[in-house]
Amino acid sequence: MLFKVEMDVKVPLDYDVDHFADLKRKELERFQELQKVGTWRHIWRVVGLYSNISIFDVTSSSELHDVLISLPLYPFMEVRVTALCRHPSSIHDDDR
Ligand SMILES: O=C(O)CC1=CCC(=O)O1
Repeated sequence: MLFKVEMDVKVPLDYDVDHFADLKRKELERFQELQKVGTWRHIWRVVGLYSNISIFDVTSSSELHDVLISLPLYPFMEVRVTALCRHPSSIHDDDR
């Protein structure tokens, strides 16, 4: 199952810089793991914002929920999820 996930990262201005750098390093590690196994299929930066638009490939909405709340930066994110399904005109086999 494919989902579009929009993530806005919102960091309080007075948050400890070193602690946040550590969370970003952990987020990168988790992101790379999920990308390697194909769960986090695509990511784009939203120009001018600390936001991304991503495509996740998971077996269920529960799996997506568990993945999202496991992200180190999750406590600082506003997340919007959109379920996707194959377009009947698509020529691609892997977009379902
Ligand atoms: O930078 C972001 O948008 C948050 C994030 C997602 C994966 C990652 O490494 O950082």
